[in-house]
Amino acid sequence: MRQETIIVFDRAEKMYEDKYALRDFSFEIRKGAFLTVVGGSGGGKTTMLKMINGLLLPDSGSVRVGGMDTAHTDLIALRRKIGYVIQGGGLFPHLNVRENIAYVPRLKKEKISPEHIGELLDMVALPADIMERNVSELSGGQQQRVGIARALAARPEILLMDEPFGAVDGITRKQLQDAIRDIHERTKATIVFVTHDLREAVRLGSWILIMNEGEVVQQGTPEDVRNNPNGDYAAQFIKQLECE
Ligand SMILES: Nc1ncnc2c1ncn2[C@@H]1O[C@H](COP(=O)(O)OP(=O)(O)OP(=O)(O)O)[C@@H](O)[C@H]1O
Repeated sequence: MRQETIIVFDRAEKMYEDKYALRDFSFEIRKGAFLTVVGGSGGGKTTMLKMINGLLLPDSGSVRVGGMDTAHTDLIALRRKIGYVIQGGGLFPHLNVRENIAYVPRLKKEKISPEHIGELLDMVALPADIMERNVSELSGGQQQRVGIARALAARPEILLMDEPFGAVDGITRKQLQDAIRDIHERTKATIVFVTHDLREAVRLGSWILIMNEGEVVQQGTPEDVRNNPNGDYAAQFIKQLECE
């Protein structure tokens, strides 16, 4: 049986002034995948990510999420199915941990119990007694964990993560990678994870997409991409792994 596809880019394009941020971009993401997206700076990774939750719409072509074209759908309803985690966590600095996590459920007029918040904190390996702490008192790594817990609070089908671990030290980064891998196993959410770090992409991804200048360079399993780079750009990119 063919696996279900949840996100489809069909010849999607986005231009800024005279430069393509995304060019003739066709790509499918399977439900439940852990997709890692890598590529050099300015390659279109963030643009691609923002098209999934309709923060950006294509100038031409289409993006379909769960069968709905983002250009013709209720974007608020769409975003309720999608968690979004950015570098630093993107938390509200004037709210405490509990209030940050309860923010999205509250928008949906849903109550979230302290027990459920405790469970979410446990998923990101934070103690429940951190709940009443102001987020500005937390370390960068802790803030990032709260950002993930907040994104999970609305039980998203899709989790978008843009360089989520870019600003933390190596040990914390590895712990966060372990946490997100567990979360993927437990929630079965589809994860789209943008990173500069190829090692991180290979470690986490069930499928890797290499992008350059707004286009697909190569896609495949980590082993595939690693063993069979399909051109100079991919080969050069993969070289980063050699200094392991
Ligand atoms: N709001 C904007 N206005 C003008 N140009 C933009 C805008 N957003 C992105 N771009 C351009 O579009 C291209 C793709 O940008 P994008 O942020 O998607 O790349 P990226 O791969 O995520 O890069 P990075 O890894 O540096 O974050 C770049 O050339 C960028 O300068």
